[in-house]
Amino acid sequence: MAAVPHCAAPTKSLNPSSRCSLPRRNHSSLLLSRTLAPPLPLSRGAAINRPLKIQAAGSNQSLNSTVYVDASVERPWKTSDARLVLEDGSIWRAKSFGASGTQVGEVVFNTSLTGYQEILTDPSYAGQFVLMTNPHIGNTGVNPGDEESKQCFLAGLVIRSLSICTSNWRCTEPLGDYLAKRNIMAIYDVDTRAITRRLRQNGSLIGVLSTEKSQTDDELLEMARKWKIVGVDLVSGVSCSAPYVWSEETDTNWEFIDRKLDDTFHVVAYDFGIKHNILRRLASYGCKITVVPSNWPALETLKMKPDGVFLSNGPGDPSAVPYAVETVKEIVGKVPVFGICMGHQLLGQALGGKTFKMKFGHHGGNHPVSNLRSGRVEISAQNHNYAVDPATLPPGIEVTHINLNDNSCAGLACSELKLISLQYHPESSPGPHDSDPAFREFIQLMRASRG
Ligand SMILES: NC(=O)CC[C@H](N)C(=O)O
Repeated sequence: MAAVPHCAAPTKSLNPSSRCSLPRRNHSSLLLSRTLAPPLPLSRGAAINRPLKIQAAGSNQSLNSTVYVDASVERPWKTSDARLVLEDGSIWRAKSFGASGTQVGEVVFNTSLTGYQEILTDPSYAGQFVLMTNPHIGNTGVNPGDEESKQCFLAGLVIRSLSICTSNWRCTEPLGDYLAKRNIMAIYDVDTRAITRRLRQNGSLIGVLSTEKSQTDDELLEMARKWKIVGVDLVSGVSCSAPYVWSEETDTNWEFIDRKLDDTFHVVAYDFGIKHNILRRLASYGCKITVVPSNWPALETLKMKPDGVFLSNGPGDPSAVPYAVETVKEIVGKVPVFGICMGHQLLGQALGGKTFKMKFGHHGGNHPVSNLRSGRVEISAQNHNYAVDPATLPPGIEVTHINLNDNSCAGLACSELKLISLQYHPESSPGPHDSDPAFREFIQLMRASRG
């Protein structure tokens, strides 16, 4: 029998309209004969309603029987139907799942071994294709409890091998169906390792993913080369449109801290693309949270008399949202502030520092960070392409954490201004929980500020 590519999910069995009238005793020969018959047409569109002569195995005689193959007959496995065209001119053929069409975005690689659903629903990936370096994706399906936001904002998913089945007690849906419903494009059977090496060597690249045959390679390449992500405000597309209250804590089955502290704190959380697990962790530590849109005026926030202000993660270039930097400037020093990722970058800029685009960023659940204050190394979850340049920060701002892969700034603090920030994700989801105590630090800042 013809070899089925090892990671291809069979999509369709042979078309029932194919007719064969071989005698029953030749059944096993029939299977063999079919593979010996002339290859079926590759093109789905080309109508060939012509009879094929079938020859029994081990026989020179043509059997007097006919197989009709109509235009819709396909191979019983999927063949390449998509192209990922990178701005460097490389073209990667792949098999599509999820939505079809043409989509442009920046390709980044993520080294997490688990948690693809949380990654897919992290709003900070807006405008980006996430390429998972873990070669086997889809085996746990998806479930309602692992959503990090209400929507998938990313441009698409690039993986090596799509699991042919799901096996997890929490699974409610296979990955492909989930992505198709959300209109997110995805490809598999592509050399993710080779693309990752290219990104590491040359830096992040813009790519266009297409399942449309009408688009030429040159057209897709031009689209990739014309598209820009630097300087674009992606935050306004993912933020909430009106304030709301969040009270859900981490489910008790998953909780790993001792009972929360007795006192409660009112936190105003700026939604630049906030992840649900940040809100759950704040709630578990005893915070009453009002989530506000990214353009919520600082004055309105201060009128609410919060115990602290949280600045969330969010997609894209921090320099593209100067209105948010202005808001942060008006808040800093008045109430305790905690920033995560985009929040950390906005804080850095509000303090007078500069941010810059990294070569390929940090995306994954296995980044070692040195906590300079505790002397401990935390294995952290990260997702960012920009970083704060610590040399541009004014005196009095302490660099508290360093990413040990490249010594970049991973955390800031200033006790006088009552602020802390991390360039990575203490809420994990997905990722290790080593940095969860950062939430407790924020609580302590707020308690100390109450006096
Ligand atoms: N997770 C985030 O907040 C990402 C921050 C920013 N968009 C970056 O890519 O650097």
